[in-house]
Amino acid sequence: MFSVQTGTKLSIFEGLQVQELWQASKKLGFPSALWRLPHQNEIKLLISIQDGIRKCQPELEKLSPGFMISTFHWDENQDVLLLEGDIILTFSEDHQVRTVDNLLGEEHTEVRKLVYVAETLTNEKKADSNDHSLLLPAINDSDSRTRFERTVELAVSAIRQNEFKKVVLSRTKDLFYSEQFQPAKAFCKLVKVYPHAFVSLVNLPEQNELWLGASPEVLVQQSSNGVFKTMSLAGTQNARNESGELIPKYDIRWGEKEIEEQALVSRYIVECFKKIRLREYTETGPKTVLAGNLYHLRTDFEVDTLSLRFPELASVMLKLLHPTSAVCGVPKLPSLTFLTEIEGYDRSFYSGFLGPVQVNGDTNLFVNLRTVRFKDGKATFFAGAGITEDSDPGREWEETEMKCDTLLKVIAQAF
Ligand SMILES: C=C(O[C@@H]1C=C(C(=O)O)C=C[C@H]1O)C(=O)O
Repeated sequence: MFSVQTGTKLSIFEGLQVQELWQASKKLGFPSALWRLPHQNEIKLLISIQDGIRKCQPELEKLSPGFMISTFHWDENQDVLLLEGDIILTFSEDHQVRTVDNLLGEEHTEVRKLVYVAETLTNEKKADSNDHSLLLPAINDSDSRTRFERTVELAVSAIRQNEFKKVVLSRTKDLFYSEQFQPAKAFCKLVKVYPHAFVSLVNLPEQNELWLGASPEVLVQQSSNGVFKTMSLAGTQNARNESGELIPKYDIRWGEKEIEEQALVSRYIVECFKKIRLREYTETGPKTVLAGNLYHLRTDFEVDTLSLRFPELASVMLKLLHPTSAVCGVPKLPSLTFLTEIEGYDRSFYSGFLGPVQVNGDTNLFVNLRTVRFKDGKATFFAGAGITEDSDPGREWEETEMKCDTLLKVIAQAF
């Protein structure tokens, strides 16, 4: 690993900034991922130069450093996508390169090309002061509210007939965006506005897609000191009053519907621990937590895998947990069948999982929520809401609108 210091030029990456390196990597067609973990200042950029994206089993503790991403529909024997960490750069808050982990060496042709293109972009930037953070008008979706509310009504009646207890129904919202739109700039804005979120931007050249998100939800975390973490997150309320001011946490009250909805997710996690006869976990919460423009209820779970001698716990739990009842439903199978039939679109990577694996010995996988896909000039926002017996279709629609706003309000100037 190179540590980039000012004064002596130790690395060809020195002086380059996050946005230009991201753009260069995108231009050259390298799969790449940019992320910032919750409550941290560092931004990381991982670039896969050699073999592109690998398909593999998520045996997290056995993998070399990479960035994992999986679709929502995934069963435990299927492969997930792994962007190999040929180059992993760390940037400070002011977007300067701090360290470089480069498995290929600085003489590698593709590495040289990357740096050359990034330098060219840096020089071009000086002449270009336009703000490219805009998104353009919405694609007409006047029917989508009616359609979504109808699916909620169907879910409520299925719940009343005891087909299942809870299902999470989702929808999309499409906007056109202009070619000048710069996703890496939008990423940097999200990083500033949402310090509590996992902010990420992933380039999947084979799919010709970019995914940008600010997720509040950990699926599994395994740190190099052996601590495993997961959480149950559900129940949603607007965090701002009508004048746009933040409502203090202690003024937030939760109704029976939200309390029950979140308790179902906690019970589901405890059931997963029970399946592997794990009793030595700590459970903290539920607490009210802020996630962007929203408040949620959250319970945290922790296990010391070192004292249990259970290094593969994160891999085992990933298979048991996904998809959790925060994005699918209870019981899992009937709710999954229902949402697959009724939603009427493919969730793709939305409500799947993503994050760095074995980077500096830590694995941090998040649920892919509060996310937008950029593809062929169209930005597709995804959002869902937990439906229970007491759901009101209009309120569930409003909830999905607020969830789309988490990203929209920050990255769009006009829509
Ligand atoms: C499904 C989403 O969020 C999930 C559902 C929630 C709910 O139903 O209240 C809250 C947080 C998330 O676990 C989403 O953001 O799209």
